[in-house]
Amino acid sequence: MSDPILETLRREIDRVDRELIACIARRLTLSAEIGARKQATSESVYQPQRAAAVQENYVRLGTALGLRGEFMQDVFRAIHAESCKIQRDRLNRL
Ligand SMILES: O=C(O)C(=O)C[C@]1(C(=O)O)C=C[C@@H](O)C=C1
Repeated sequence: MSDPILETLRREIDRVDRELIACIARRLTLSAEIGARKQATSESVYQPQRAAAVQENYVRLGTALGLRGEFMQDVFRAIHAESCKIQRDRLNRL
């Protein structure tokens, strides 16, 4: 027998996931644009200071909402790795 409350919660999760994925895609599009700027100015893809500052933001904003700092670091690492890959792939296509 299906549980209507469970079904409602799952639909809500699917809706939130769509938003989350759209936000990730938007962020990676911005990263590709940054990659193009770096290419024009011969800057490195990996920017340790900026990456550390962004990671701190993830942990600060996440923990303020009750999320674990370690989880936020994992999320940042995954997104940052893809962001750097997109910028490097672009360079390698040239
Ligand atoms: O700010 C930049 O320079 C970016 O390219 C963005 C970004 C990120 O995705 O957060 C990616 C690579 C850098 O190491 C730092 C940050």
